[in-house]
Order: sequence, then structure tokens, then C-alpha cells
Amino acid sequence: MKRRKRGGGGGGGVPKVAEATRIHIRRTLEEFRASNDDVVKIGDLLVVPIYQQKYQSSVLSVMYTFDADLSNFDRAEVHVLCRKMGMKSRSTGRFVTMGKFVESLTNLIYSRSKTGNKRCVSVYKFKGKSEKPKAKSDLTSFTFSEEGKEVLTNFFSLYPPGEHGEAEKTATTSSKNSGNTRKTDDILCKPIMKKAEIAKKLESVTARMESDLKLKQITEDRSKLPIASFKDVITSTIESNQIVLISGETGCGKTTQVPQYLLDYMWSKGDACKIVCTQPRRISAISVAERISSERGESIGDTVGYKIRLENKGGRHSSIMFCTNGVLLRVMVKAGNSRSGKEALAKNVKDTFPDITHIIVDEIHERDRFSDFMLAIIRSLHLPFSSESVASVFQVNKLYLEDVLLYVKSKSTKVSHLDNTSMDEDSDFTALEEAINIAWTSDEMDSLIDFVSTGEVLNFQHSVTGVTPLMVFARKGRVGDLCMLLSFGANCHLQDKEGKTALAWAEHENQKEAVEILRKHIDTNSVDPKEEQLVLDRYLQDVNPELIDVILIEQLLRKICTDSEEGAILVFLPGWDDINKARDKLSSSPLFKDSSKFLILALHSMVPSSEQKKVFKRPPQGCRKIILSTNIAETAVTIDDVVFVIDSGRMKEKSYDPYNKVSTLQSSWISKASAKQREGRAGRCQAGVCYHLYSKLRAASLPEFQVPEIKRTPIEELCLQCMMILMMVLEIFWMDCLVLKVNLWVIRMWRVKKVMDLMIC
Ligand SMILES: Nc1ncnc2c1ncn2[C@@H]1O[C@H](COP(=O)(O)OP(=O)(O)OP(=O)(O)O)[C@@H](O)[C@H]1O
Repeated sequence: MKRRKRGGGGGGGVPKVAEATRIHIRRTLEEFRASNDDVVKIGDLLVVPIYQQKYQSSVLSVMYTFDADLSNFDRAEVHVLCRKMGMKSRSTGRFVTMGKFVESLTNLIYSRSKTGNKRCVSVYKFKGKSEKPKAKSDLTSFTFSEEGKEVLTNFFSLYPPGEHGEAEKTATTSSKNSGNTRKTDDILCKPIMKKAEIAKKLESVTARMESDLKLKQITEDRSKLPIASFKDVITSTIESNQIVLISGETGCGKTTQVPQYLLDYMWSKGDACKIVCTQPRRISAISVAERISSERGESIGDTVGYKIRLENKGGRHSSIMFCTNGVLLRVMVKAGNSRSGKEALAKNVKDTFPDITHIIVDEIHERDRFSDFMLAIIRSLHLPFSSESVASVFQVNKLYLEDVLLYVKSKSTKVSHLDNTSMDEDSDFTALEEAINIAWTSDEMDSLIDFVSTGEVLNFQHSVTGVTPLMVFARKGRVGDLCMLLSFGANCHLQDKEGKTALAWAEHENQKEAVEILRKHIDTNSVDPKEEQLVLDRYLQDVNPELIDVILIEQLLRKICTDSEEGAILVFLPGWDDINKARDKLSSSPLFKDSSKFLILALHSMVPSSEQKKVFKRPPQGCRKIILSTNIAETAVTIDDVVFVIDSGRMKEKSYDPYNKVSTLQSSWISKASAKQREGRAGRCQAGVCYHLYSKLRAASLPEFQVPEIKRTPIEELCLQCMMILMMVLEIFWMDCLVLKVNLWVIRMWRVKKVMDLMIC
């Protein structure tokens, strides 16, 4: 039988490479490419610089040779990956021994020996002409001429190093809320509030929360969040420390609760405050501000506001202000520009914005360049530091590619709401619910048996109780009917609204025979690890795991929608292309093209804010929401009806190759931190499931965190920004952002500076 090629079709002739080998190759190449040392150790091997004969002797290249036991397919994988990473590779019949090297760089000697005709593959990266790095003492006096500074200051005040896309005029901005035109920085001023006014505000918030039923419920839910028991510890730690690091599981309440704890604390003392909270993206700045306003029973722009590019709500009178990292950074740019020196910077931040009482920098694990710049500044202030950590909320069940493949092909879990073709409209639905009710409360089983004996509605769950026919038979000890349902393929893992399975009900009612049958069934039907591996291997022979398999996504969505009745589904895809491919696939599916049953939405930074907001709205009854999103929804976003997350494991990442001097936007594997964030989007308001479309082995091999953006950005771009941000205190920046390969980058930075000075003159 001819095999289907999948995964976007871009993997034509996908080599048959074992998952473990593929992971090993990628990791080795990434380590090799990232290393900037002259001699590096990868695994047990030393990788050394060599002077290639065919290049000028002054050109330094570094070579790494894989073990000779790679198959043809494995070597092909090395060649493909190498090309993508901007390195060169060559297969040779000779084996190059790596190991006997003289340590001195200038006297490198390496020995080669022939070991039969085994082919092996070597990888090269070129470091360009070797240059002597400038002495550190030279680098700290890095500064522009006075004219240069003036031109750049004007330039950056018009085009701030803020968010992507078109620049915004910073001098003025309009507030839709107030209809005023005011200075942007005004929104960072502390509200002028007398003690009596604060007490009145506090009173009205408390009264609202007690009188409004919805607010009462929200307040109760807030008090159950894991972070709630840390409220006093958090406020007192912040009171006695200038810098506090709070870490906690996704959804425990960091983003929405900490600003409110601070506000309540300040107000309880009768003090006005201005709490500025940053978010990496616009969507999270807006949605969190809106959520906090609704938790306090207020309109957005009142006590809580936000400021993003070209849009703001609230102003001076708002005590909590959300903004993007870029906006706050601009504030610091201003503070840093007016004076010079490390101490002056600290003083300037406080002097220029004396009204800001607290700054909260959220999602710092993302390491975007703006939050890194901010952290570098904050770190340079050498303030006392403390940390707190908080536990998690709802359970999220995690499944990986091998589980997904078995789940998708399993036949058992079928629920009636998509089987309505086999049930005549609402009357059958009501009759089946009635049959379950009767069987549950009496011993009258006939009408339920009539329904299930056709094998059509095996896993029907009662809309109120969640009880299935299998639970009824297990609870009543009807072993014959129980065996019939199990032989038809009924799902014994389904839970009712109390969280009980059929086995739990049988145990509860002490139905020993039913318990035994169900246990045996569960044991014999549990997945054999060998079967898992087999299914995975077979799948990976046909599918390149680095490409998005929209066929599998469609099958998984179908399965989820068959096995459960409600719960929005959030699918993480790397970029716009894949979102479109998935959307096209779903629109051509007879099931998903029915817009009365499925609402399919795309979430991407290019989608306007008004469209983005649609993902937070609940669809009409009977309609299921499927959101196709990039990593824009990965952090600080709560879509309250999301129960299922499908994680493709891929994201688009901007990277810069200092050897080839090119910037690329490539699809790459996510980090463990991102995977956790993606899982965290399910289970925020109820228990959820996350389907990772990569193997368990791949999951274990993912890097802990993404490479900081600062390390992936072209030096010219970074250079311009940090010159303005820390024009006078470059030393702090370089020393604090140790992730940078200082020598190589600073040399290039010098060149950019020279060009800039020339242009300005
Ligand atoms: N818009 C919303 N609708 C309903 N519930 C919400 C909303 N936003 C937050 N919540 C509830 O508040 C909880 C805490 O959310 P919050 O964003 O503060 O968590 P977090 O700890 O900052 O998570 P993360 O680390 O993922 O950013 C969520 O788990 C959810 O139960």
C-alpha cells in the first residue's frame, strides 16, 4: 500500500531516522553552533578550531565530526539541518580522529587516521578573520559625540525602541476613555487621593463585592486560588524588600492577584499608589487589565487601566496601569538619558517617576529583549532582593504524540451529541436521559438496554450528572449488561460530574463482580509500551515531526469533539501559514465546516485587537470554539472556557547567525518552559487536557528555556537600542547581560558606532 506523505508535504523523502538519533543530531548541532569558544566539548568529544587549507590561513573555521556509525539517512539529516543552520557539512570516507590536540590555539595540531572505508560526516562553521578583542578598559568608555547624542535622542523620542511595527508619537496620546489628549507619561503619575477618598473607595469596592452576586462568586473563587494564602507574605515581603521574585505554577494567580494585593494593602494604609505592570504582549496587557477591572466590579479605565501602542484606557486617576514591556522601557530611556552614571540612573528612575510606587515585570522567563533591558537596569540598582513561590490550581492531563496516536485510532469513545444522526433529534436525546434517570434511581433497565444494545450511544453522558450507561450497570451490578457494553467498546475512563468512573461507582456500591470485571478490563486494555513505540515509529517514518501535521490535528480535534460535549479547544501553531493550512483543512471537513456547531478563530499578532478579543467570548450554546493560535496566547492569557490544548511543539523564532550575519524567522522546537505555559492554558477555570504533538523523548530533550531574544537579535539593532537606553552605562549592560558573547559582539558594535558617527557628522 502506498504511504501517505504528511506534515505539510515539505518533508519530501523524509529520512528514516530514529527519533532518538534525530534529537541527538539537532542537539549536537545546536550546541556546536552556539559555542563561541575556541575549543568546546560536546558530549565526550573535543571540537577544535582548524585552519582549512582551501581557505586563507587567517580564516578560522571550527569542525565537528559525528561518530562514524550514522546511517545514510542519519547523515542526510545532518546535511539538511546544517544547511538550515547556516553551516557546512561534508561526508567523507575517512574517519577523522579528534582528540590529540595541543592546547595552545596558535599551535593546533590534529591528527587524522584512516579507519577503513566507514563514511562519516563533518560539520564546519566559519568564524571569519580572527581579530583581537579590544581590552575591556577600552569598551567601558564607549560614547557618542554630543551632536550624535542629540540626533539619536530626537530620533528615539519620535521612534521609541518600543513594540514592533509602526512607531508611535510619544509626545501625546489620546484616551478613548476620557476623550482627552494628554502627555503619555501622565498616565504613570500617581492619583491624587486624600485618605478620606481612599477610605471611601475601599468601602465602595467592599460593598459592591458583598451585594453583587456575580462579584461575590468571583471573590470566593479568588480566595480559593493557590496564591491567596500567600497574600500577607507577599505584601509584607514587598514592604521590606525593594525587589521580590514571585514564581508559581501557571494559573495560580500571579498576574491578576498580586497587583490587587498591593493596591488593597496600600489603600488599607490610606496611601495612594501607582502600580505599573508590564506584559510581553498587547493582548495580555488588555485582557488582564479587563479581568482585574471585572474582578473589582469596575469599568476598564477606572482604577485599572492599560497603555499599549496607539491605545490607552485610564490615566492619572488609575492606580494600576498595565503596559507592554516596550512602553515601560521608554520611560526608563527617558530617565537614563538625562544624566550619566550608574548611581545617576538609579536616582533618575526614581526622580523622573517619583509617582510609580511599584513596578511588576511579568513573564520574565520569556526573556524578550525589552524585559531583559529592564531587568539589567533594575539589577544594576543593587536593591535588596527576596523571592516567593506558589503552587498550582487545576489538574491538566498531559498526553504526548504516542498517546495521541493511540487515542486517535481508538474506537471506543463515542458520545451521542455527534451521533445525533443515529438518534432522532431532541426526542431521542430526552428519552435517553430519562432512561438513565430511571435506571439510576430504580431497577427499571429495559429502556436503557434498548438504547445501548444497538451499540450506538455507548458513551452518552447525562447532561446534568455526567452519568454514562456503563456507570449505571456498574453501580447496579448488572454484570451481563456491563460485559456487553465493554465488548462494544464502551469507555470505562469517563468520569461523571462528581469525578467518579464506572469502577468507582461499582466500588462505592460494593459490587464485587462488577469491580473485578472492570479492573480486569482496564488491566488488559492498558497500553503496552512496545505498542506505543511501534505506533510512534510507524508514524515518524511517514511524517517529518518538524512540520505541522494538519491531518493529525484534524483527527485529534474530531476525536475530542466526539468524546466530549463541551470545552473550547486551543491549538498552538508556529505561524500564520500553519494557521491558514489548519483552517483550510477544517473548512473542508464535513464536520467542522458547520458554522452553527464550530466557531473557528485565528489568533495572531497581525489580527487586529478587536478581532483578537473575540477569542474571549463564549460561543452560543451547542457551538464549540476552536482557536488556532501562535504563542501569542501562551502566557498571561486566560480564555476561561478552554479545556483542551493541542500543542504542536513548534514556534516561529527570530534568530541571528553572527557567522553568516543574517537574521532568520524559523520554525523551531519550543522550550520546556513554553510547553508548561501551553499546558497551563487548559485547566485555568476547570480541569483540562493538553495534547503535545511530539514524543515523550522529544519532550525530555527540549531546552529548559528559550534562548534570550537579546542573543538572537542582530547586533546593529540591539546596539542602537541599548545605546539610547544605557548610553552612559554600557558597562552595566554588558556585565549584567552576561548571556552575550561580549568580545565578538562588542567589536561589531564598535563598527556600527563608527558608521553612525560618520552618518551623523
Ligand atoms: N479572564 C478570566 N476569566 C475567568 N477566569 C480567569 C480569567 N483570568 C484569570 N482567571 C482565573 O484566575 C486564575 C489566575 O489567573 P492569573 O492569570 O492571575 O494566573 P497566573 O499565575 O498569572 O498564570 P500564568 O503563569 O499562566 O500567567 C486563573 O487560573 C483563572 O482561574
